Amino acid sequence: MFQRPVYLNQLIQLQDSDFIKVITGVRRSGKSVLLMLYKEYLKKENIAEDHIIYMNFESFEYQTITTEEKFRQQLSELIPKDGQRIYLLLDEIQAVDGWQRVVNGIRVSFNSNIVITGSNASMLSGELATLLSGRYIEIPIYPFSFAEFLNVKGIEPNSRKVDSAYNEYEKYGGFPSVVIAEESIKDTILSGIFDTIVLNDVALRAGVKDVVVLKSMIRFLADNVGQLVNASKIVNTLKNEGIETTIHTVNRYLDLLENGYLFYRVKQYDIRGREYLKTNGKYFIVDSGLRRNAVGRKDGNYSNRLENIVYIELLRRGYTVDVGRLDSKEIDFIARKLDETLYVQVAYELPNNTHETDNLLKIKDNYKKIIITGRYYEVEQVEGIPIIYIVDWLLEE
Ligand SMILES: Nc1ncnc2c1ncn2[C@@H]1O[C@H](COP(=O)(O)OP(=O)(O)OP(=O)(O)O)[C@@H](O)[C@H]1O
Repeated sequence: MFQRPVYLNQLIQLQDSDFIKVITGVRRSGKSVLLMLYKEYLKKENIAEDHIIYMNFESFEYQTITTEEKFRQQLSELIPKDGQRIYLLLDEIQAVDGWQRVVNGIRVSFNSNIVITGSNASMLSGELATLLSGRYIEIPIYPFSFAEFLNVKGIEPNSRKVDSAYNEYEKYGGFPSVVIAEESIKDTILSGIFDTIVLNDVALRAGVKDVVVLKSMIRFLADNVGQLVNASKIVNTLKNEGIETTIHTVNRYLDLLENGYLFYRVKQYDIRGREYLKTNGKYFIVDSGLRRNAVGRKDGNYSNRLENIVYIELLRRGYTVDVGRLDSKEIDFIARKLDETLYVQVAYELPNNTHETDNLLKIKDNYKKIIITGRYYEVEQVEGIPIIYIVDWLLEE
């Protein structure tokens, strides 16, 4: 297994805090493996084995624990009562009804470090989740970044192979099991991941019997990543394909797709008015391999795909990201983290006119502004704005 220091270090840094750590992310992104890596770390730190309680609710051993009572009983048998800190690692906890009450009870009653995983945001909303509100820290995880991808492939960041590695990353994405697979089976693995999310997580939850609308909607969103989209536009597009649906249904599915961390909705922020616009948002998909899979393996618009990769990488780096508006101009991303703000424009090619720089130069504040390009240019800056080739940007520390 490949170490994922970015995430493992977060777990280690937080391990003395009382907050419950919740590892969230799309299916197959590596949540269970991260939990196992943390368990190995604890063992190396000489934490007594009986004080590390690991339960995977998808495993044969714990599959029958689906109720609060059974879960509580099992835990009371496993927890040593010597007052020493216990490390409770709970994988796919959402399988247990009422788990929030039990986990909160442990948090209150025992000297404990609790780490849980889940692949659906709904586990953190709803009535019971209020028991945990303000008492947990989310550690969002994503498929491999490009830097992780190179590491897994054993490619040095300054080697000649980096550009072709980027092409592969762009095509098949960063799901760990896809990255390590032979090329001939990558598409099959991606289809499997796609079906798990769509059929099990979304369709089953929503009670969708006919998945035609859902699948067509996903195809539309994947084909239009980075474009302004709203529910009525989706309804009309599907209608043109002969598929009838309603705004209500589309909105419900959009929520489910976001809850499953498959798509992210990005709101538009009016920089001058300092407010969010209540208009259309843009959708981005969690992984470029899944995008290609969802649209029937067509390539689609390169600039939008590039924007998608930048967006997910900004999330990975811990930014909150909006699309910016300044009068009639658009700023691709406003990325914020604590007191830092970064304005990002993404362009496949540097145009001869100064369109990309114009938009950024209109923003009259001193925060950092960059242009990320899909092609390599010798120029380092235009009108004081750094021009950074996507591959270099993805590999920045
Ligand atoms: N760090 C890693 N190194 C190598 N392979 C990995 C790593 N993380 C994940 N994988 C591969 O990806 C697969 C999926 O990982 P994992 O089961 O941890 O994902 P998950 O997010 O828990 O998935 P789900 O939500 O569907 O349960 C693993 O079976 C493994 O093959």
